[in-house]
Amino acid sequence: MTLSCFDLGERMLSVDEALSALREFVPGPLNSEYIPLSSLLGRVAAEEVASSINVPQQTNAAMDGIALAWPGNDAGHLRWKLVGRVLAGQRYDTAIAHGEAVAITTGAPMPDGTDTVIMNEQLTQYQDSDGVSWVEVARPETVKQGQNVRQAGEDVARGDLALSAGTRLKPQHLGLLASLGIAQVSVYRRPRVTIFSTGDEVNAPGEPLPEAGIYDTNRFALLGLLQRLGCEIIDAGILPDRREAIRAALQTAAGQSDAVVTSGGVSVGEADWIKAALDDFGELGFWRIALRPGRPLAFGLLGERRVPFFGLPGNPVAVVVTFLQFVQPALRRLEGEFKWTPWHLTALAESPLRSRRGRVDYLRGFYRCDDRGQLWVTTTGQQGSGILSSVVAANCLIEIGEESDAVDPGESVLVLPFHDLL
Ligand SMILES: Nc1nc2c(c(=O)[nH]1)N[C@H]1C(S)=C(S)[C@@H](COP(=O)(O)OP(=O)(O)OC[C@H]3O[C@@H](n4cnc5c(N)ncnc54)[C@H](O)[C@@H]3O)O[C@H]1N2
Ligand code: MOO
Repeated sequence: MTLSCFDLGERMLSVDEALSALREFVPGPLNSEYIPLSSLLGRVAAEEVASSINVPQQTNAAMDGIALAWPGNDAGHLRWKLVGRVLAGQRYDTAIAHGEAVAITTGAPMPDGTDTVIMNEQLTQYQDSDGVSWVEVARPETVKQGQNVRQAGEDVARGDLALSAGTRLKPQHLGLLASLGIAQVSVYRRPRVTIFSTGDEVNAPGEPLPEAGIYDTNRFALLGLLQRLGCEIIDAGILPDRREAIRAALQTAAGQSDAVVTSGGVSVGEADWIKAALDDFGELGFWRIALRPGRPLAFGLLGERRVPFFGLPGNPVAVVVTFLQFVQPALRRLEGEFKWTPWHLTALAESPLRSRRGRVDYLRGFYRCDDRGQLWVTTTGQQGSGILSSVVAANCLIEIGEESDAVDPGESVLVLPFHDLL
């Protein structure tokens, strides 16, 4: 079923209703493309990758020392005849007999007939009068058969799944893919997101500030959040509070983007044009959610391509909170990261927390671990939705559910760590 404005109208939604409406409006993902390994960081895999080789390819030495079959010699007579050496990158072709050993370096394949490596620090080497080299083990009682050997395929075996579709690639994934010899992977296309700020009072940083002006905070916070999510960004700047200008900007943005994110102009003030412009060139999905901050969030679909549009409220903290809670999951779906869920912890409140029944409150918090391993959380100063320094001082949001109006010190609360975006 496709939802439309007529289903949700202007009824205030709960946080859960808004999230489930967004799952229908923005199911994702975008199409996919092959990208070389060196440019894959942060991209989301569109295919699963199975290994066509064993990693490591050969059973090999984990230490510099000697390779031999343990014990391989008569008890009490712990010396071995040194018959050759093998370095990493080489292969020792002759099988090693009982009582013989081969000098070996870390990473060199184990010669046939050997199963154990004893490191150089535990060996003494000497030549007898016939010029034959021997090695003796300093503390034979510490040696275990099979020690210091890495088995073929012990990291990734041939046929093993090395990467599943929907995984956002971190440095360790790039290393693992390289170890399999894979040079490119199919990943979902990066969403192209247009952003702009609205408001006659809003001025670009670097310009002089008029007496009743403010600097454009939101566009730069959004830039950072979108960059962290790996989006391509079209920065459309600051628009005046004029319905026609905003309508034209939405129309242009819808033609060249996969999503549009704006801030300001969504409440009920005289100059709040976003919803009106949306009526002209799109369809309102929903408006207003029972949460704080961020209540007037507007969501819609633009033009015939039904491009997702997020009209975030103007207050800077509301921008950050609504981005994290609503824009982020939708964009992650467009990027193909369909297994993503927000990271939740529980912590005990260090101070009383105030909220209101019937809406979800997101307070800016700082959580810490005490010396017994218990998490505690406290708020970071004033909680007004214009106090961006409360976000700077925070390392998490504290979520107080709609069923609760206060949390006493020592009570358990839900904490959403700022993890990878903030
Ligand atoms: N009568 C009502 N008034 C307000 C309501 C309401 O329900 N009824 N809701 C309040 C809430 S909650 C919020 S949040 C704001 C959101 O309003 P808008 O989205 O229309 O935002 P503006 O009015 O344009 O601006 C609000 C505030 O944020 C400042 N702002 C705007 N853009 C930026 C920017 N790019 N960088 C920094 N700061 C920005 C703006 O100057 C205002 O101070 O409405 C409440 N009012
Ligand atoms: O919900 Mo508004 O975001 O607080 O000021």
